[in-house]
Amino acid sequence: MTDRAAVLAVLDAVTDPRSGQGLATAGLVQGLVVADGRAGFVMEVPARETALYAPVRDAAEAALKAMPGMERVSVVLTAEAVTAAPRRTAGLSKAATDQGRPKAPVPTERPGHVKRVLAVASGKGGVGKSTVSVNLAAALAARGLSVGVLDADVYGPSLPTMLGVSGQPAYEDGAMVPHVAHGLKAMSVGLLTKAEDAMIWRGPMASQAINQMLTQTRWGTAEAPLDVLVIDLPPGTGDVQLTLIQKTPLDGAVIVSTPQEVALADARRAHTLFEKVGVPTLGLIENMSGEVFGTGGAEAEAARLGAPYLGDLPLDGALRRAGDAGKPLVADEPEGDVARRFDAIAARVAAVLGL
Ligand SMILES: Nc1ncnc2c1ncn2[C@@H]1O[C@H](COP(=O)(O)OP(=O)(O)OP(=O)(O)O)[C@@H](O)[C@H]1O
Repeated sequence: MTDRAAVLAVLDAVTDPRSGQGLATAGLVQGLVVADGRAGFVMEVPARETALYAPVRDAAEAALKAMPGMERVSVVLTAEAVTAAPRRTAGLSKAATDQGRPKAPVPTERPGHVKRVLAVASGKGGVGKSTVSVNLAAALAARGLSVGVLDADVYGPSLPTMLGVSGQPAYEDGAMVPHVAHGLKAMSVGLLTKAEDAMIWRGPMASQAINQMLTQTRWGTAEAPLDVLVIDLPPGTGDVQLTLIQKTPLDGAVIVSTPQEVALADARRAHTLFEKVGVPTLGLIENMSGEVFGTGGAEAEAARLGAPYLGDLPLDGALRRAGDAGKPLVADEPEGDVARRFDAIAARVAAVLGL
């Protein structure tokens, strides 16, 4: 068993290079989660000091991993936005400050040099949201647009696998430099921490990490802005998703569903969530359409919701294998049936977004 006090003591034995104090005493342990052999926290430092603190993060992780019974450890180093509120608020109890910074709202900032931000959502997990995100991104790129993909699925980041990218992004002048794969700029919470560790994050930490990836990544430059950033949202319609879409400046959303009624009911909830925050649903996509799960459910649902229907994608082994192999099928077989379907969806999305 690992308890909180023991974890804080271990972290206090790691020195903050700026203040010379232990990390906990220096206030660098935020949003600490300790549960059943797992521990994680966020270490937020000024953007220009992320390089200085990278070894400190590694030392904190190593120290936690060395604790008896500790199985999973995640220390996320995030760069403090220049405009962010002061890190600690005087007068709050230790217990309250330990909850991290969620009480100070994460600023809604548009990412720099990004023309449009598109969310890909699903009410339900496992319906193919990530598959649609990367292939839709690839289809938009094939139309000559510059495209980025942000994997915000903190509960199961799959972008590194689906695009075949790995390794922490480089930092340059306080910004993260996205990996480029298959012509797409890519950033994933899975590149910043181990995929399984993100599972222990609570909503506010997830929001904060996503905001960071959104605004602190060099998606585009003044000379070469990014046309569209595709965000793969975490599945579901709970508080985490609501917070995220409230705090992310979205120009529109597409909702992925399978044809079954259970998935459609969740797609409906996702649509309602976007309506609530004033983000237009650009349309529903039916994935895994065909003999096994049936067909036409999403189109009928779109009609009921008064939302556009963008098209269907078949249940297709090649689509799955390509994803597992780190190559979006659209990029791998640009002349195939699946690529044609994605191209039709991309054309509609681009038109609605004015791209
Ligand atoms: N049309 C399809 N045909 C065959 N397999 C598919 C199709 N769409 C997705 N898959 C496969 O289904 C699995 C789940 O897909 P994916 O990871 O894209 O879903 P998701 O909705 O993002 O899941 P999660 O909610 O867990 O993040 C993957 O193995 C993927 O390759």
